[in-house]
Amino acid sequence: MFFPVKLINHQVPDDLIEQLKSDMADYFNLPLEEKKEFAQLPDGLQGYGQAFVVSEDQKLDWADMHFVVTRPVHQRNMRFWPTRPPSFRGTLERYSVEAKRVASILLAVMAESLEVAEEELMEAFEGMPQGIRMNYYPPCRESGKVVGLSPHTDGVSSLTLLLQANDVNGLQVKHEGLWVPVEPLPGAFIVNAGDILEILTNGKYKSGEHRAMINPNKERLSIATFLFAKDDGQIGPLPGIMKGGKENFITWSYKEYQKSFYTSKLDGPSILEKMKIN
Ligand SMILES: O=C(O)CCC(=O)C(=O)O
Ligand SMILES: [Fe+2]
Repeated sequence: MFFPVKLINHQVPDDLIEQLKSDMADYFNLPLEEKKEFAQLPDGLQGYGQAFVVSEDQKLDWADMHFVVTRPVHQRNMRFWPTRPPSFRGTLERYSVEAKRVASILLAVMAESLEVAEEELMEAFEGMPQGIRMNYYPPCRESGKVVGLSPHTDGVSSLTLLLQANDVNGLQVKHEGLWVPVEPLPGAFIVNAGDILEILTNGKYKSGEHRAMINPNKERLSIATFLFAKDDGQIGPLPGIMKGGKENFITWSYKEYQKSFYTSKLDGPSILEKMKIN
């Protein structure tokens, strides 16, 4: 499910957003050799590279990305934090704090609408574990023949705050079997529920399938901030939401879930599907 959230009273400072957009554009415009200093390592997820690479002979998405774990702070690996432009690390740090604050507000509002104690929902996200993925989609004349980011749901994510970082649209969500373009509202995040939220809420929030398309003439930039779940926690319907009703998902450790997610092939049923109780 995608829903635009206007951050009235919860504004992330405009200058920070602008700084992030410009730092990120400067970074992706660096020569390849410079970005390679921050390249993903084999079997690693962080750094500069491509999304969803699971085999050597797959067709790659038409995008570069850079992913860093940002929270909890002690789990950061600064080796993957870009040093150019010089302001980038500081900007990411500030943005990470703001995104955490916004995610906490959203969780509190959700707890209320789900009629579950805020503490119970927040417990699943202790430490507000967070990662930031910056996506860069180069233009492609044959844009109809490539896809920027293949259809997916945000698998290990609970909530994704998506910020389109320039004025080129490309996000589409699957709605009733059709791909529907999403036009971001100025000054608003696009908030996406991920698979983890669907499981925790026993399906009350649905994790929406989405993809990113390519523009024939212009590059596109986006920043996805993922709220993960507590590393040593269990992923399953929250008792406070179930209130004794039928569970639609089995419960699994988040560690095992992550392992399975990152080693499974892109095609085939998702972990979410495998966890469903029919
Ligand atoms: O670029 C976009 O609009 C979508 C990005 C996305 O879905 C992701 O990073 O998971
Ligand atoms: Fe996504």
